Amino acid sequence: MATTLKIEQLNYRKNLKKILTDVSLSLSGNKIIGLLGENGAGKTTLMRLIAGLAKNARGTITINGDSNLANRKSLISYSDPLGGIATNQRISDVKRFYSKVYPDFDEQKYTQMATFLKLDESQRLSALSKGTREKLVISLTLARQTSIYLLDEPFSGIDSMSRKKIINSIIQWKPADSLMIISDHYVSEIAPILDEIVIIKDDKIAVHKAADEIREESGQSIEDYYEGLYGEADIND
Ligand SMILES: Nc1ncnc2c1ncn2[C@@H]1O[C@H](COP(=O)(O)OP(=O)(O)OP(=O)(O)O)[C@@H](O)[C@H]1O
Repeated sequence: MATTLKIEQLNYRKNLKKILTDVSLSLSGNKIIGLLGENGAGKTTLMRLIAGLAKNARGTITINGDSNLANRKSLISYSDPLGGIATNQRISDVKRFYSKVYPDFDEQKYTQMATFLKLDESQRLSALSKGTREKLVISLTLARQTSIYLLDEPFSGIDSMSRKKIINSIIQWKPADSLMIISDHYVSEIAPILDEIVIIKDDKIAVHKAADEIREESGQSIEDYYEGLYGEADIND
């Protein structure tokens, strides 16, 4: 069954500052959604709220009509930056940990991705470059078999050649019927694999449209449309 993620009237503040206001969004699976917005727009916050990692928001988040937090968490694989894992652990230890903690972790799939991305199992986390660490996070996140994948700026430290390889492979790594949300600043590079675009601006959802609809209606690339949306505001401010 295709997954439906529904967010209704979500409001979130941090230290009295409005981060997200009246966010309502309905996303239905087998799709890849691009979550776009400038630095500080609230992309990470929205993903953390969906994943149940950020708390004390007003509003509701349901997956297939269910708002229970534990059920929601079990259906979501979030690209956790591994902050809670000791840096002296080796990649093989982290893989074992994931395998133990997540019953849906597919070791065979992990190994395929890790081999493709040339991860060395014996390396310790402390010795990994930023890009290699991100490759590990992508492999761990996508090796779980869940309904929703949240990839928060997964490619920021990865070299352009590997980035293209990963973006081209994501469609085959993504399980059928799952919903994937990717936030990224490399808009032109990820645009070809995106089905829908969600843009956050001024703490609200400014746009939620099919990528093809944007191209047809505006006659622009996703990147130009996105930059135009932010540019317009600057001119009018
Ligand atoms: N722990 C925190 N305390 C206070 N404000 C915070 C905290 N974390 C985030 N914020 C604020 O929340 C807003 C949204 O931040 P968020 O990280 O969600 O943005 P983002 O769109 O993911 O940005 P980027 O593209 O730079 O990663 C920003 O204004 C940020 O300053």
